[in-house]
Amino acid sequence: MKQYLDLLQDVLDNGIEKGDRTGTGTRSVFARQYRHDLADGFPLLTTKRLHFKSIANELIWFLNGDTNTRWLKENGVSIWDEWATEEGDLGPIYGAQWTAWPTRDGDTINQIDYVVNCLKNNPDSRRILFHGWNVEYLPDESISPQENVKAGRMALPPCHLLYQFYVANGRLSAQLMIRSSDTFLGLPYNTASLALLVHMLAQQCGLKPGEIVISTGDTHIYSNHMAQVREQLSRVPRQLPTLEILRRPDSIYDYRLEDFEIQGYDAHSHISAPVAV
Ligand SMILES: Nc1nc(=O)c2c([nH]1)NC[C@@H]1CN(c3ccc(C(=O)N[C@@H](CCC(=O)O)C(=O)O)cc3)CN21
Ligand SMILES: O=c1ccn([C@H]2C[C@H](O)[C@@H](COP(=O)(O)O)O2)c(=O)[nH]1
Repeated sequence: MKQYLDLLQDVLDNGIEKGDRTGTGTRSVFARQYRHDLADGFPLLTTKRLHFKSIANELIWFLNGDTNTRWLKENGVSIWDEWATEEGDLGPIYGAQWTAWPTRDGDTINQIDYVVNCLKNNPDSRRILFHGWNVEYLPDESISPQENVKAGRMALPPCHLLYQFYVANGRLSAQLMIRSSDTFLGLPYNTASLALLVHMLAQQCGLKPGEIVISTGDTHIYSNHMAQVREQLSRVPRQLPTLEILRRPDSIYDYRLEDFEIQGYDAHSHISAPVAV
């Protein structure tokens, strides 16, 4: 993932110091893009060890339409805890909008069903996408995530916003728009998660994984991640691992962590960093 390291270097070289909602301070650039061909391996960073378990379980949790941290915690994932209420609620975040977008007649629309249906029956469509930016439920930035949840709003507005798919020569590609990208902590997760979703959708729809393209809006390094970023940039990337899916579940909603096997993951040691809340 040299592209990822180049992006970190770009933010260091060209970034502007800015304040941000969390009060941490960032260095940021605007609007960048990188791509990775999934035929070249699974994009799990090798310059620091990542918890694939957190990434895969979070995606399974989104696809289940779950917006409470209970199931994540039971499955050893704590990455959403800081934004949840005491009961574990996060409001109508990703899972709700992806699988149960509320309609004015009180019903819901499952955008994932729509995408699977398009990929199977109308793969040339230029409308194969889903997104989470439901303006009615966006949080009020002046109050806390928990207060927003109690008011029926999202704890945080979606960062990974718009997922668009493209089929050509039997290969499934995807582009993801991330409006705000925590390049040290969030982006490695978002990249691997997109790749995993493409592998899963491709398997369900009889396609091969193609390319992933990630477009980031406010592309930042938090001021308390600088030493970690420099450490990471001093490391030499190794060969990427591969992903094997051990069974073909009945639907996109039936995957479990045990279905995924990451093979040949030879990563440098983990680098911990505080998450900005
Ligand atoms: N500031 C910020 N950055 C994010 O990336 C982020 C948010 N907030 N809020 C919502 C979600 C939660 N996400 C997170 C939150 C924490 C980690 C994190 O601390 N990762 C650690 C390991 C933690 C673990 O897997 O248990 C890491 O070193 O990657 C990663 C993604 C992504 N999102
Ligand atoms: O999937 C995710 C979720 C969140 N982030 C980061 C991006 C920002 O650093 C914060 C969100 O704060 P906002 O003020 O709402 O932009 O979380 C990410 O990189 N990836």
